[in-house]
Amino acid sequence: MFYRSFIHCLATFQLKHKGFLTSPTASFRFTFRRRFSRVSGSRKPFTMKVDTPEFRSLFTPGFKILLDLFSKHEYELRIAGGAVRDILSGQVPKDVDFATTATPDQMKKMFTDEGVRMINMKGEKHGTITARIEDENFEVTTLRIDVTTDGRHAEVQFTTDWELDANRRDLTINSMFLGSDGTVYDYFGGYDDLKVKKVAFVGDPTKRIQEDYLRILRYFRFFARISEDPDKHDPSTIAAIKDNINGLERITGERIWMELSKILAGNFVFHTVSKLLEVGAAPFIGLPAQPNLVELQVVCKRTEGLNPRPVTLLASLLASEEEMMLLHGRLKLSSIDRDLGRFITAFRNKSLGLKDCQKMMLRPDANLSDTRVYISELFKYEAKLECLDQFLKWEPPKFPINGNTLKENDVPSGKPIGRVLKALKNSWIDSDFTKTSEQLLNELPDVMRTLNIKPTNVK
Ligand SMILES: Nc1ccn([C@@H]2O[C@H](COP(=O)(O)OP(=O)(O)OP(=O)(O)O)[C@@H](O)[C@H]2O)c(=O)n1
Ligand SMILES: [Mg+2]
Repeated sequence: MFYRSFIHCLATFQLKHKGFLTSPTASFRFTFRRRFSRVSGSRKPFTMKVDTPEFRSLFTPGFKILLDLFSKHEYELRIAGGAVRDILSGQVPKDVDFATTATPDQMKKMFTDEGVRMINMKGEKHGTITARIEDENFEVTTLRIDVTTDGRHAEVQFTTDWELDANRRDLTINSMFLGSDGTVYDYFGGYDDLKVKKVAFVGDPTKRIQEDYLRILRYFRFFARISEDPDKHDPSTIAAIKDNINGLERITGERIWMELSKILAGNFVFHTVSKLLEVGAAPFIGLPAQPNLVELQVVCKRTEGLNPRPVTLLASLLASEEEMMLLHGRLKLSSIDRDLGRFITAFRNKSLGLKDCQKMMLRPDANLSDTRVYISELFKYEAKLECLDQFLKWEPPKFPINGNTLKENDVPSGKPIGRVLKALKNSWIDSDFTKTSEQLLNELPDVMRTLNIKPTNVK
């Protein structure tokens, strides 16, 4: 630990000599290397080879073309960060990020010269160019350091030094590179940490956190993902998190939710959320002062194996629909997640049965597919497994009347048809979907009278 912090401080100190990174002259670079090596022994990363099915699965036709391009133009290209972690853990990564010694301008020239389309140029400022090859997107980012950070965004400078890029990353397990020949380059002990299932920041945790406070949540997400013991946190890491917890206030709701939702979909949800609350995160991520941990524990247990949506678990922490709306104000949830949270906080413990829910789903104002999600999640939340099973198998009956039938029966076109349809549909639902078209049409005169709508055949 001391060794790593020391290396990290040293590298950072050296970087403060302005000019080194933008256009490193050979002699300056040499000096840097010598100075660095004299103190630290060697700058060589730990290396090893992988040749696993997960690694081989990356070699799609598009990836092979990308590799050939970089090699033809003599730029180095390596897989970086999370994907290396996943491959070394025996998982096929969901997304693969690449790092390169080429600058964004060099990449743009190379791709343009080679007729490769580039998309989504938003990342260029931070060094990322996205190439589209064989219907695949390849995000390639120039090696860089973050020169100034405000806890959310970074001003970056490009470099060709792999260690410096590793050095700016959050966790040791996320700081490795992997070459196309299977060589893993590990500067900060990420491989060892992965082996012993340890989550540690690269260098000084306080500094890493202050560069981007979202890393607090990333720490917990990866802890839950790789640790075997839900409580075995490193006390100094937790202390640094506690000291900086209010920095989460500066992170946008969308980014917080991106991480928090993954925490809620991961392992040890109860332990991880408890720890998050213990370090004081609640007020900065939109949770009430006293979240209901007892209910969370119960709901986590009940929903084991049911794959609940993150909001379903989150709702258990909240006392009311109002608290749900306050949380939404902070996290800016999608409308389906917001309404799911409202639905659960409003209807849990109301003893809604299968029939009530089926009726609710077909009500004219309900959005069929969204309401189906809300009801399934409510049954999961309450562990009503029989109801859930039957509800998922249920084919909603078809309402036997449509607008044309009403037109043929003298209901004026436009809004009146909608109003009458709604009233008849409610009547059909109240009959447990048993009323026939004929029975409903018999009710038409009464319905129209109540709604004050004149039939078209009456002048
Ligand atoms: N706040 C952050 C976010 C990302 N990274 C670095 O950027 C890499 C890629 O980030 P991202 O794709 O967001 O996360 P992954 O670690 O790849 O995790 P996931 O599997 O969720 O994609 C990380 O591995 C890490 O090296 C970082 O240092 N600090
Ligand atoms: Mg990733």
